[in-house]
Amino acid sequence: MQNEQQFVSLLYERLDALREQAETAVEASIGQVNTGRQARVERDISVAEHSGRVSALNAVESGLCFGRIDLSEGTTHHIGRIGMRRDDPERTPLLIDWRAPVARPFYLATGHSPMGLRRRRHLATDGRRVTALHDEIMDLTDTTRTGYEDPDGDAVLLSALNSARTGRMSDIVQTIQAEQDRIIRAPHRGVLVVEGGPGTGKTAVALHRAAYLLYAYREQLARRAVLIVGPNPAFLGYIGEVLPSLGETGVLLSTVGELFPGVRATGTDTPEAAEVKGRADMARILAEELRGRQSLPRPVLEIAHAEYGTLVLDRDTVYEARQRARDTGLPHNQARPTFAFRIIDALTGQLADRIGADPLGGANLLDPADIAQLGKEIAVSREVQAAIDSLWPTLTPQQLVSDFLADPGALLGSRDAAAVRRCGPRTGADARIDWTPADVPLLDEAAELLGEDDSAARAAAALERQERIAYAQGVLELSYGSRTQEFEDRDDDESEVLAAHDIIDAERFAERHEETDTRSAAERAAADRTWAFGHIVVDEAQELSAMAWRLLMRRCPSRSMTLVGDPAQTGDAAGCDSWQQILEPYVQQRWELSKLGVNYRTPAEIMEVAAEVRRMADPLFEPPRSVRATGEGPLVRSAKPGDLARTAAGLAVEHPGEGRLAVIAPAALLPGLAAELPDASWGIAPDLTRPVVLLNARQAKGLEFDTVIVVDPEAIMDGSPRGTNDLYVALTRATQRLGIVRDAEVPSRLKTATL
Ligand SMILES: Nc1ncnc2c1ncn2[C@@H]1O[C@H](COP(=O)(O)OP(=O)(O)OP(=O)(O)O)[C@@H](O)[C@H]1O
Repeated sequence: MQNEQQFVSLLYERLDALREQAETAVEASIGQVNTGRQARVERDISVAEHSGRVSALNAVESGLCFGRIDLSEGTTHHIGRIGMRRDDPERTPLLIDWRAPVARPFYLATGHSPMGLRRRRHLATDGRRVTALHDEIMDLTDTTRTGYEDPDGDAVLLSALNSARTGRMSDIVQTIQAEQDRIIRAPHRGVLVVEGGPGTGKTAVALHRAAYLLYAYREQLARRAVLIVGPNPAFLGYIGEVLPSLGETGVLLSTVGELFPGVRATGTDTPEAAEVKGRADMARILAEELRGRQSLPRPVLEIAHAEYGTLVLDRDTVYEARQRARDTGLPHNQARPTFAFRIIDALTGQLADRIGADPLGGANLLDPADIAQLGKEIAVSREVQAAIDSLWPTLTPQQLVSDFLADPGALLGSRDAAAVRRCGPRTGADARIDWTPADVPLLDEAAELLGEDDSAARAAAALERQERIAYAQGVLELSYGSRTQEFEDRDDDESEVLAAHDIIDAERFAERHEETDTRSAAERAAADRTWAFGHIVVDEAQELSAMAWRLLMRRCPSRSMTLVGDPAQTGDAAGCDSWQQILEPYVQQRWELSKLGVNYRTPAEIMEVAAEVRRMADPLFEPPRSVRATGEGPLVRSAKPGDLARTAAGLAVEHPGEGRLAVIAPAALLPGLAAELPDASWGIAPDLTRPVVLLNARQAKGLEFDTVIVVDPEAIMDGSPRGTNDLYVALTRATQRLGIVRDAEVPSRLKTATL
């Protein structure tokens, strides 16, 4: 133990030294007094990089080193959250990053297949102090003993599983199991689906996989960023500390509802509305809505031109212009200039015919220059622009979607239209719209259909770039001029002095002087709807609608994705039942499935009750095998309907236990429960770190607590079309104890949980 303590102390000394270096570098960068724009940008980048390093080093402070492997050939490696080297000329490795190939036997070796190991050691630490060692002998012929042998090899895992919860997920880097390790380190190309029952570590595995990929493919992924998608902000808060504790901070955590920059989806939909909005067919319907906005006059459109009197646009002319614009295949807003050009052309012709007509019946009296001048006047005329706008309006995604939701009757059946119809303001500059998460994929779809008419912006950018190149050309010419003077007495070809003009052309020189964006890739990605992520991890993937998948697939053209979920827990009516159905449109059959089969969270006794619920929907259902049993079955109380909240609150107070407690109840009971348990946290984004939290079953998805009290299971089951799944989720959230408060007046459908 003493030796390990010495070594661990040495590791922390090194960590302190590295941190000090990084802090000094931050200060040095901040202290640089620069006047040039480029120099300032470089300084900001340097500050951001070094500060990132300081936070990464701070984040790995706890449990820096947690393992050691002794190889049969005599070498020993310590395994930790990050890799560190000694400060010697050879830069000798001191601590091996858990993600390095050398560390792999720590997770995979067994007595059966020792992978060259003699011994595996787990180190338990408290702060910087080593508190316990657990050794496993891998080479059964080795008779040396350390006195720290752990006979069953599971002590570290079980102590992690039994520890009190904090309301924040912790990493599992010390105890990753072999089946999980294979998924974490699977190659990053293509779509990998990880399926497993509750508590099988899907979320933990997905997060560790993100950390692994960032380590193994750092170059590619740091530039393109990794996106982790979770079901709601509270869940993202719950998992938010895992990656930093693994030294990874440059990852974007988001719900689908947050992926349309500029829109905050604060509204809520009814389950019916969310289901309709999530259907794949909505893509076609929005395209249809948009085509409806590219209208034809009935039968003619008269334009009252201030100077030239009435101009007339007939249906055929507009039809032809519309066809031309549609034939470009460009998104609506980008095709608009084509449409406008045709209309202006037609009106110019009409006007030229009128004012240039020879009263004697001869050829038109206007020459081409006159006609061009007329065309310009027509193009800038407010009346003409208004007419073009009425026929082919420039639209924002927000306008298109809110107009559709205000009046969906033409494109949806009456029941679906009633579900999604939004009363209240239509679009307009000051219309405040309460967007919902299910609207966001619609907005994204609309943005694709509309495109941005960026022709003006592009022209300005091209002009600016041209100017920069011209400037750079000037600089290079100056440099060339000075060269001839400096080296005129020498044979230039043999000169070894390189001047700017030898190594760079004007265009590249100009690029180097473009303003560099100092934001991290994750920050830039968050602000950019068209960002292509290097890898996307989707948790609770079974909940996403077909429209949400369209959005996510657009964000990941490389299709490098890890999707984790459990179809048996699908709660959302818009959610999908089958991975093939989700993935077929994007990758056909080219995706891989990995399954996790051991439940690390829920004790066997609780899992038995939960499995019974699942079997109501699927009689052949087999739950994941629980790794632990507590000897304690669920505690069941019956109460009159009016007393459910009070009874549940009584049970909660009776069973404060250690760690965290959640009461999971139908939404209608939550206010009553909150009145009984005033210290509990509840609402849209409850604070999960509080000792008692009140949730509905949907909110509980993905979370876990030491003690869970499920109130009125029958009502949860009957509360939605996928209510059985919701109850299954609720029952599988406990790591230690489960209480059930049931309605005494309703016959129980749960045999194992009947008094
Ligand atoms: N190898 C492991 N070592 C220690 N703890 C683990 C391990 N694997 C999983 N766990 C723990 O088990 C619990 C459940 O893990 P996780 O939340 O990732 O499961 P899940 O499959 O996502 O569950 P659900 O589908 O119910 O949301 C977590 O507390 C997690 O830390």
